[in-house]
Amino acid sequence: MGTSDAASKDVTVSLAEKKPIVVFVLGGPGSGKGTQCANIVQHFGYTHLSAGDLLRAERNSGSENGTMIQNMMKEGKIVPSELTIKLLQKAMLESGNNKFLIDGFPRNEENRAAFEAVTKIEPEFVLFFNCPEEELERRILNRNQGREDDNIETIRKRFKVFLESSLPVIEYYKAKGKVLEIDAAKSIEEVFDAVKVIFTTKVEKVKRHRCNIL
Ligand SMILES: Nc1ncnc2c1ncn2[C@@H]1O[C@H](COP(=O)(O)OP(=O)(O)O)[C@@H](O)[C@H]1O
Ligand SMILES: Nc1ccn([C@@H]2O[C@H](COP(=O)(O)OP(=O)(O)O)[C@@H](O)[C@H]2O)c(=O)n1
Ligand SMILES: [Mg+2]
Repeated sequence: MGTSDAASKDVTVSLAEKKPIVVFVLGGPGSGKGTQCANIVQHFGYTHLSAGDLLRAERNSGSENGTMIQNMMKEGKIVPSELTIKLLQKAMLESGNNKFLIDGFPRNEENRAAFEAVTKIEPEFVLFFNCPEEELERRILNRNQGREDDNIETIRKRFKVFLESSLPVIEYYKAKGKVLEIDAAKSIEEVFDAVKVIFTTKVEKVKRHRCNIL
């Protein structure tokens, strides 16, 4: 085993020992994942990890993977999970927290299966922000964060990837009874009201279950 294999095994073992609580936050591009995660962090003490933000930071750091990340994002394609999982694991360990909102991941079957196989972490539940495509397009075109993938050509590619690759992941978790779906076409405040109900009921239940109080 090489040094880097040994190091990544150490990360995996340390993380598993922490028994982290993980909530996957999924939904089409522009559905409000980042916006609502910021709200959840304020109210419920989670650490927000956006896979897209971690990949952008890695690209901007001058890493050897920068060009690959840039090219994949421009095409709306999903970066190989090995890199994304490594970034997520590192961020989880460095956070000092053990409650995580993992936003925009898993985005395809490869992401999902690899995360499960590598980390052995099962999400407590999956929050799915459901929103029609016309509204997603409107929001992204008004987002103004200077993202190179927020142009109409890349947006259409990202929608296609969402429908073909990400929705099947949501279906996978639906079949396991893990998906909590929210109508994300409503206002930011209304969506957060629905999110709050979920986090106050579901998360309290998880806590009691973990302490054998149920
Ligand atoms: N419920 C909402 N109604 C209207 N605009 C929203 C809503 N939620 C988020 N937005 C706006 O839409 C854009 C995309 O939101 P964002 O949280 O970045 O979505 P995602 O992370 O899912 O791509 C942002 O400009 C945000 O301010
Ligand atoms: N699990 C992930 C998440 C994002 N990404 C890449 O990062 C891009 C932007 O993801 P994001 O989550 O920041 O995008 P939004 O859904 O927030 O609009 C995606 O279109 C992919 O190219 C990825 O490759 N793998
Ligand atoms: Mg986002």
